Amino acid sequence: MVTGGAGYIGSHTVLALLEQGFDPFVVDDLSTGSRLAVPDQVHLYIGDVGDKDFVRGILRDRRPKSLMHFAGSIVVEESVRDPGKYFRNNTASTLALLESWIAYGGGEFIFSSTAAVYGMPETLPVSEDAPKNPISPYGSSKWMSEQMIRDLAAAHPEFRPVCLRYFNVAGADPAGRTGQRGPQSTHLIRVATEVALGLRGRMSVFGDDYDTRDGTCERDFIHVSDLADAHVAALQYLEAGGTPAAFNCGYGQGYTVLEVLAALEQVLGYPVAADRAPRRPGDPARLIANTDAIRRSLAWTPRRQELTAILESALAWQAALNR
Ligand SMILES: NC(=O)c1ccc[n+]([C@@H]2O[C@H](COP(=O)([O-])OP(=O)(O)OC[C@H]3O[C@@H](n4cnc5c(N)ncnc54)[C@H](O)[C@@H]3O)[C@@H](O)[C@H]2O)c1
Ligand SMILES: O=c1ccn([C@@H]2O[C@H](COP(=O)(O)OP(=O)(O)O[C@H]3O[C@H](CO)[C@@H](O)[C@H](O)[C@H]3O)[C@@H](O)[C@H]2O)c(=O)[nH]1
Repeated sequence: MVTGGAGYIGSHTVLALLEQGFDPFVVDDLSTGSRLAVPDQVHLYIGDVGDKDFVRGILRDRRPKSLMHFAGSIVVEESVRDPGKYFRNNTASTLALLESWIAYGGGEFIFSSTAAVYGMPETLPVSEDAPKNPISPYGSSKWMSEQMIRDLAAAHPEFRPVCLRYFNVAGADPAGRTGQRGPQSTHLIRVATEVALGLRGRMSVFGDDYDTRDGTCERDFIHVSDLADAHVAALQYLEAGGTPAAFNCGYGQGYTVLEVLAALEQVLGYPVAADRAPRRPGDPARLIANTDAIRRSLAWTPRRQELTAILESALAWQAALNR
């Protein structure tokens, strides 16, 4: 069972599950996702994961062996303006889903968490046991969910969770079957590809006075298809008897905003219109994953680590979406 499987990361993971011989179905309320992102052979149940009657009915009918929980709200800035939405749709909905899952006797559970649980990390690359000091309601809503998951796992031994903390997810399925669809994206690579393709006028580089190589923020970008493979690897880890755990999902390598734009210009062969702008509130200067744990514990081999591969797939998807 894949909640949020009609969204960006969930739809890539459904493809990875199909490729590995699993038989997924999707539960999604289509609030930001699209039915077009769900392959024809995969059943889509439309509804809210926080609705216990709805979820229990699906569990009774489908008897899933494992659950991947992607459904949630994801815009950091919106969470600052409307925290209640994030505690409701991320934390409270996750609790309702967990209670339904545990009452059903469910075992393997994989949760979409985020590097935002660390806030402004003091030590880089940041490892899983670093202090959790989220600085946005979005990050808090996910850290609260992780704490519920941890405590429920201690009380219910059959419930075996893995929390995956994603760093900066980017790119699209290299075969062009799915990608990011939302119209109002604020993510750097999505915005830059829209400018590159003439879908937006200009873009801003938020802050050039950080303590980094070139003054702009540095991030650890992970190709969404590698992230999808990490979910399959986490499922296989649990199927092999793996114990509850949290893993950072990144490559352990950072690129600054200006390095990303330079690489994009190299791929395009023409410049991307970007203006210097003040810092965006809440942005940590550097966010890089320590990836020792995921590389040690999961059978996961990233295959698309080149920034160029991420940018080319993002450009191809964006161009196809607007054709
Ligand atoms: N995109 C990123 O950079 C990023 C980074 C870290 C973590 N995450 C997490 O990964 C998960 C997936 O994110 P995404 O980028 O694919 O976002 P997305 O908006 O594309 O996907 C979320 C999906 O969940 C569905 N949904 C939302 N609330 C629901 C509800 N109550 N019931 C049923 N369905 C619901 C939406 O319709 C959508 O299809 C989220 O939990 C997000 O917090 C994303
Ligand atoms: O038009 C833009 C958009 C972004 N940036 C900068 O690019 C960097 C990356 O920003 P963005 O792509 O918005 O990602 P983050 O703010 O790093 O957050 C993403 O990555 C986090 C984990 O690292 C996740 O928790 C969040 O959900 C996800 O949005 C930041 O320094 C931004 O200031 C710009 O300069 N101009």
